[in-house]
Amino acid sequence: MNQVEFDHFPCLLLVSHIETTHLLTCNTYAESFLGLQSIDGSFGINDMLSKASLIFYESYLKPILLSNGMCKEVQLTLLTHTGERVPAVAHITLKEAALYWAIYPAQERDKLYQELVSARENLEAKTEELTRLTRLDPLTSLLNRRALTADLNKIITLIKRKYVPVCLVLIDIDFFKPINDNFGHEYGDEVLIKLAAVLKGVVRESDLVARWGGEEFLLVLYNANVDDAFSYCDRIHEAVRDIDLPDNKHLTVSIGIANVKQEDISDSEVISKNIHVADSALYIAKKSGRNQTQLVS
Ligand SMILES: Nc1nc2c(ncn2[C@@H]2O[C@H](COP(=O)(O)OP(=O)(O)OP(=O)(O)O)[C@@H](O)[C@H]2O)c(=O)[nH]1
Repeated sequence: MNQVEFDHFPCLLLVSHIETTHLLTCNTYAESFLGLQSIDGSFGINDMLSKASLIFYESYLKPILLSNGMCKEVQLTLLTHTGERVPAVAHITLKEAALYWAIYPAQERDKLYQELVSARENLEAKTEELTRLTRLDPLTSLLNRRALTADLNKIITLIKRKYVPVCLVLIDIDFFKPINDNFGHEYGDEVLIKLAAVLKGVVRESDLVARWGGEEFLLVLYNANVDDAFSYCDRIHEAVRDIDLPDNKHLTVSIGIANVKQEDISDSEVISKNIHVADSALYIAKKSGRNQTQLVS
């Protein structure tokens, strides 16, 4: 190949001596990339490779070249004449004592790869956030009905293997309609948010708290028997009293408890049956004058 054709290649083409490492010849692309004025034997491949790439070349590439005569798609870091580090892909062949290098700078490919990696990370974070949001009630940020049911199913599966007492606690605000009617729907929303905070504050990490419906909340108390559930509910009644209403009245709630019994766990309807039990207990609490907890066993 004559010199003119050699210079038309849009990549670094160079020949070096395998032992002395000196550059024997190169095309003009390589000359300008490496900032070479002339090839006088003073420039070696160690001048164009980063420290890490040079170690890689000496300890890994050179032995392969000596045994196989060729290395393909080798990732290296080049040093330009301005000291810039440029990722590159090289193909190298050994012929007699000369190494023939074809090197393609790969900045764009690396940039694209980085962009792809960060786009994927972004997408994963957004998917995670979306999954989280689909589980939450937008007003109170508590679990929504569907998420609680899914989580409760997992708890039931768990306690089928090794029984742990679990109580369902259904909470309903007393006279919420007049609160909305007298102080406005937005004020009603504020009350729901305050009650959600109270419920979150009362339970443990291992418990579940959900907005079950409009002004109805459901707690799943894990590893809690009926006595424990009653003392949780006492704390709820007490904390709810601190939520003042504009007419100098205080908020109150009615509560129904259901205790998930060991003998019922294998029933495929165990969740809906116990929610029904908690609902019946709540109904009794409302009928008995509200602002109280009832249990149907
Ligand atoms: N502000 C607000 N109100 C809601 C929301 N969801 C449901 N409600 C209201 O909750 C009220 C529930 O009223 P009722 O079922 O009559 O119950 P109550 O007035 O609390 O009466 P008792 O439960 O018998 O003590 C209705 O006025 C609904 O409009 C909500 O997201 N925000």
